[in-house]
Amino acid sequence: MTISDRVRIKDVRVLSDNWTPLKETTFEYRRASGEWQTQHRETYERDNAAAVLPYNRAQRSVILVRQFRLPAFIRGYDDLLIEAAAGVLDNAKPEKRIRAEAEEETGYRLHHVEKVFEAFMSPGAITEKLHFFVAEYEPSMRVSAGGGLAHEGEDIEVLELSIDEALTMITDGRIIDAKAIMLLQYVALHIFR
Ligand SMILES: Nc1nc2c(ncn2[C@@H]2O[C@H](COP(=O)(O)OP(=O)(O)O[C@H]3O[C@H](CO)[C@@H](O)[C@H](O)[C@@H]3O)[C@@H](O)[C@H]2O)c(=O)[nH]1
Ligand SMILES: [Mg+2]
Repeated sequence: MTISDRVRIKDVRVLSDNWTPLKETTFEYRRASGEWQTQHRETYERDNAAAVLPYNRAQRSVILVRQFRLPAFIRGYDDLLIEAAAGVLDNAKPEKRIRAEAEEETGYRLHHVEKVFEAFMSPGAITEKLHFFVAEYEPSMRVSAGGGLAHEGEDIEVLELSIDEALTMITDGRIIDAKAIMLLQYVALHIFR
């Protein structure tokens, strides 16, 4: 199955290329009716990334992080955002990168990480595809305080919550990060049944 015969790229214009390119593409798309239609779309071309939810089956607990997110703040969210630990791949293999990112952000050195799915998080605008992992953790795996890289502006708090509390926090709006919600629902369905 391919849709490349329904798409003809006509022009790509770089609107901004500071941290990550923002481009405008002009293309023709062959509609279901067979008619070709010209469209213009902007894409923010972010690298792929990975996210992980460490869980402890016996304790019925999970590890999340909390940090300031400017886009959420601009949109009116006046608090630190509770998220699943995540980071951009920088051309590394997702499994390798997520282990390093988990340790940097949460302080836990995870052993086995299990890939559970991939998802485009904002497919109308952002190219990024996110790789999702879960991993069993033990208290003894904590090798540092975590917190992220201060010189990159990261100032991350580590949260250990019971799965029941975390699920309640989705319902009452205290957890509002898509990747955290997706991974919490995954472990509720498949791990903490
Ligand atoms: N100077 C500068 N630095 C940036 C910018 N954007 C990100 N950074 C730096 O790049 C680092 C990226 O940290 P990661 O942990 O690798 O990524 P992330 O910010 O957690 O992002 C992931 O999760 C986000 C929230 O779901 C996603 O939005 C993002 O695309 C990615 O998946 C940040 O700490 C920050 O230092 C920017 O516009 N300018
Ligand atoms: Mg991160």
